[in-house]
Amino acid sequence: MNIKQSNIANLPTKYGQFKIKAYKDLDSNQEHLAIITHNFEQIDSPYVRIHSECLTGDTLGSLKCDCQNQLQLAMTFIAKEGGLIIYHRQEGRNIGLLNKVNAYALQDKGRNTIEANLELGFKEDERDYSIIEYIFKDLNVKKIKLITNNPKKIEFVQSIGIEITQRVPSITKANKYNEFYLNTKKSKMGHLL
Ligand SMILES: Nc1nc2c(ncn2[C@@H]2O[C@H](COP(=O)(O)OP(=O)(O)OP(=O)(O)O)[C@@H](O)[C@H]2O)c(=O)[nH]1
Ligand SMILES: [Zn+2]
Repeated sequence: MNIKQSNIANLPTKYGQFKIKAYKDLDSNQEHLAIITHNFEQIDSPYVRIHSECLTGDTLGSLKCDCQNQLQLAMTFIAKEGGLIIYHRQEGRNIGLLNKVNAYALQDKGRNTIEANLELGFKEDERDYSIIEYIFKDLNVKKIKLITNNPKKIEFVQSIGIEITQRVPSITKANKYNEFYLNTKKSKMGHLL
């Protein structure tokens, strides 16, 4: 991997105090973030959230998914308990923003989230987690408490030799716009919901 790293800076947020470090993957041109509490190095098995970028949810507050609620929940919890949020910038399960909007247009016509990806010529999930391994090595992470419902994230973390001492669910309240999406994740993508 060909990665450029930033220096570490302070990041005060409305959720609490963090430090932030950026990683630029010079092959894909994707820029990712590690958002770290100040006591991170002292914690034996810190809480970790690998948050997949969702501009429509995280920033615009879209109700079509649970992303903004999950991010806010994780930042609030980790600010208090100590740990790390990796903001993994692979928008739309790594099909990119433009393609995700096209997938949403197909969902307006009745396709589910998987069918829409397939119809556009993508796999149901195109995410690649190799940068996560790089960031864990850089931050000297050996064992974690992972906040996720996604079995693929659990499998990946275990496959790179990181011990998961606890799996913490990331459950938020459903609404009438994301109910179908959450059901598809549960019944067709194996999410632990
Ligand atoms: N292609 C596509 N991507 C989507 C859609 N809805 C959300 N996403 C993207 O999916 C990613 C979030 O995936 P989720 O399945 O919600 O959750 P997860 O990250 O796999 O699992 P958790 O760790 O439990 O949150 C983000 O990158 C979103 O941009 C959709 O309908 N189509
Ligand atoms: Zn989302």
